[in-house]
Amino acid sequence: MHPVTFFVPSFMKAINDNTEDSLRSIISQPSPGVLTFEMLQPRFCELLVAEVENFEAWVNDTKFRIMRPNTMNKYGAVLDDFGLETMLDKLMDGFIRPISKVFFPDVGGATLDSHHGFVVEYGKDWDVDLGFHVDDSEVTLNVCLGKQFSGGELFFRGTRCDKHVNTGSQPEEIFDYSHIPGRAVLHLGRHRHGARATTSGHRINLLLWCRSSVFREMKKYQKDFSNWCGECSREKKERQRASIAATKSVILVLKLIHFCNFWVLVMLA
Ligand SMILES: O=C(O)CCC(=O)C(=O)O
Ligand SMILES: [Fe+2]
Repeated sequence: MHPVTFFVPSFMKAINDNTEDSLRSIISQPSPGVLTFEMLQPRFCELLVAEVENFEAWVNDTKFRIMRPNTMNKYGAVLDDFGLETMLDKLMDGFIRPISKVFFPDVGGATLDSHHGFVVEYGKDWDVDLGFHVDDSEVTLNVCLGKQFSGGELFFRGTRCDKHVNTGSQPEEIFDYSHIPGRAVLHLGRHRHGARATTSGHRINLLLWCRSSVFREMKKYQKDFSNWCGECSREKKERQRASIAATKSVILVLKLIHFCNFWVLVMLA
């Protein structure tokens, strides 16, 4: 792990300063819960792509069968499997957890302690697109490594808990992001998303699914409401609105009864 050769100076400085303000100064949030920032040096992206290509060539030559990154992608490789596990651990510990601690505290952002790291590849000879899904992660880092491509936008549709994963999205949850080489996207694993077709060229992205065993354990004992789920929050607001409306009606009826009683007494007097 050589931070200075891996990361762009603005990212290095924000992490070294390690204050909420320094992190906020380099991160944009074009849609709630979707963070983006300049991260990797072009030279590092090239080296990582070359390493993946070497590995794939070796796999082809030796007729080895390798694990694909996940159940959805047929192309790409698991980086942990060819010597990059320690480097990715350091990436998560030293560079992703400081950010997720500030921006994603409700899903164990401060306690990320394991990862699944892989690259995905899209284009005419690779995967074309990626269906709508949630990741098996608390926080996902997705960085475009290149090469040249068009299309391949990420589409987001709001964060949901297990119970609400198939519910509709609100207009404000709909967001499309166009990948830029070297630029990172950080989002919750439960933020529903997919990738549109890469219509030309070759797109390679680095994915780090970061997990928190503490959060996973705590989730087992959690009641039915998740404050990070868009639909839970909407239902909670709706319940509060209905309860306020019901209280108001009761008060109105009581006032009316009081008013009638008053006039009955006046007329009897
Ligand atoms: O292709 C992309 O940029 C998205 C990949 C992704 O969502 C995943 O591998 O979980
Ligand atoms: Fe994903």
